[in-house]
Amino acid sequence: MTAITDDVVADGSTQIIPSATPAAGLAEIRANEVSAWFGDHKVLDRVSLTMPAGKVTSLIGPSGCGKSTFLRILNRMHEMIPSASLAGSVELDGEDIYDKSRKLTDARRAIGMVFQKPNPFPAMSIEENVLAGLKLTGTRIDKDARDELVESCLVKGGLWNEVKDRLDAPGGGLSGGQQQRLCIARSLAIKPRVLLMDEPCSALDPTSTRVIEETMLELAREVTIVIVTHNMQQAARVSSQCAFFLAAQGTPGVIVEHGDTDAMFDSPQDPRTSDYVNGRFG
Ligand SMILES: Nc1ncnc2c1ncn2[C@@H]1O[C@H](COP(=O)(O)OP(=O)(O)OP(=O)(O)O)[C@@H](O)[C@H]1O
Repeated sequence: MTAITDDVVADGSTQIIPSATPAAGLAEIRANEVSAWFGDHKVLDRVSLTMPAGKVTSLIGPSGCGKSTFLRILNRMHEMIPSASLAGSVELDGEDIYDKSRKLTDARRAIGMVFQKPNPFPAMSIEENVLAGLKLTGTRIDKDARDELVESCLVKGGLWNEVKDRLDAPGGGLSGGQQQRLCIARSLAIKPRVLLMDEPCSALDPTSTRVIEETMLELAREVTIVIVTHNMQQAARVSSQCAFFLAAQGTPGVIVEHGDTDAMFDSPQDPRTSDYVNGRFG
């Protein structure tokens, strides 16, 4: 299959053109001493974590310990909340995404997000949904490349076989699990280097959950994945790396322990990790 690359056209927008070069390489994302506040309320304290390229990293921990806040900091969504502030840095392959010379949209483009509740544009067709991110980023694409992109994203999203004969049907007519896979396909269309997923299966039945998990494992070959999950079995099934967040009563969230998922589950170093992964609290 032909790879797709961006090119800046005369009017300043970008155009997607076929190219012989491979898709963007796998990227590591690293948080350095990240702290976060909502107003005066500090919710994360100097959290550092390296999320390796081409792997799935799970963020686990009880409700309210700052996992979603941390995830939103990784693609500069935290700063959209009026009372929110942060300290520390986030590097994508060594480049600080918060560097003042960098545009917010660059981070969003490189680091996609899939939310807890599937949020396709319900009245748009399946095809239009996949291409929606390109429109928002002012990306032009010719018909052949567009068809190819729609198919490849739906294949990667694990949805192609179910929708290939009805690409014109509204996205809102799909089941919850299919809608979530459509959202994954939509995220992939702008070729992110990292995909953040905030409890992507919590609104889905076990069968749909299993399909999304299989999709994640496939996707990790070409995009670094960071997932927030409350489901320990899911963390064990999909991730090779894991970070356990905890906020003790009245204190901001920290990472208690992180590392290989197998090691975290089989022989945790900290008794709090052991209690959490064995379901003794949270
Ligand atoms: N928009 C916001 N305004 C003010 N406080 C917020 C906001 N979002 C989150 N918080 C607070 O920040 C803290 C961390 O919340 P966050 O949602 O990041 O935790 P979490 O670990 O993802 O929780 P859950 O697992 O329940 O989703 C909590 O105390 C929460 O009340």
